Amino acid sequence: MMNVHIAEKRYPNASVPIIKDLRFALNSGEFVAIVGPSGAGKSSLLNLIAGIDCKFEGSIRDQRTSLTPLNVGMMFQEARLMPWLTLLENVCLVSESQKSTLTIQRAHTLLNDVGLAGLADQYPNQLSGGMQRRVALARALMAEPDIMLLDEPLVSLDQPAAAELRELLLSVWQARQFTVVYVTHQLDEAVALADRILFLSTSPARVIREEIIELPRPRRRQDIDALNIDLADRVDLLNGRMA
Ligand SMILES: Nc1ncnc2c1ncn2[C@@H]1O[C@H](COP(=O)(O)OP(=O)(O)OP(=O)(O)O)[C@@H](O)[C@H]1O
Repeated sequence: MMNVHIAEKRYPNASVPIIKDLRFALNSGEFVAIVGPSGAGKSSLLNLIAGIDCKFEGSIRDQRTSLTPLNVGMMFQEARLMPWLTLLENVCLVSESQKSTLTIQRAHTLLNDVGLAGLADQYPNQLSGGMQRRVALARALMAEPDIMLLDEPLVSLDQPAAAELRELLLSVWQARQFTVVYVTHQLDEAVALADRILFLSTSPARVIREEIIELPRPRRRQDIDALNIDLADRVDLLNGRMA
């Protein structure tokens, strides 16, 4: 379990904090979605959890007894691939021993796992947006993550590509059982995927509501839609407050 408490996050020269008194716990292996208004500070929060940004007041504590640091995988709104590298090289890039046989074998396996077998020697610009995100997923998996931080990974994909990637994310998570923090604007996406949804206020962000999603998996579209409507009635997402 991990306890997140951001007492305050303020960017330099900003007159007001972007996050204030935001708390939640993450259970190991849980899929948690974070839904909140635009500009609330969701990406900033992921950067704090990832340890990319350490400048905040508060604490993010992993309760495991093991002293090994958590492995973190991240996926962003864009695939962020290096266009001059092949898919295989892009996936290997995050490894400390990029050229080792073991790394290369593992990258091939991961490309296979995300449905890109046989495309290892292609370049990113030869692929569709959805396929590029799959490469980004394979790259994130390279770290053998204990926790995966996903920042709107389906945004700007067309509907079929988004649906495919959503299913892939679910199956990868179910097979590997890492903890997921999934940021999205889309409530129905959160309902389709998450065990629990945390709703954020407008900036300074704090958790205004928590909802456990008890729908059995695989989830049926009509159940997702019904719960989505019900939740949307109770939470004013746009303005980050209770409706
Ligand atoms: N490095 C930075 N320095 C200064 N201000 C920043 C920095 N990063 C983000 N901000 C500001 O913090 C605010 C929140 O940004 P953030 O990207 O965390 O929100 P968000 O909820 O993820 O937004 P969106 O939903 O639009 O993706 C924005 O107003 C942004 O300008």
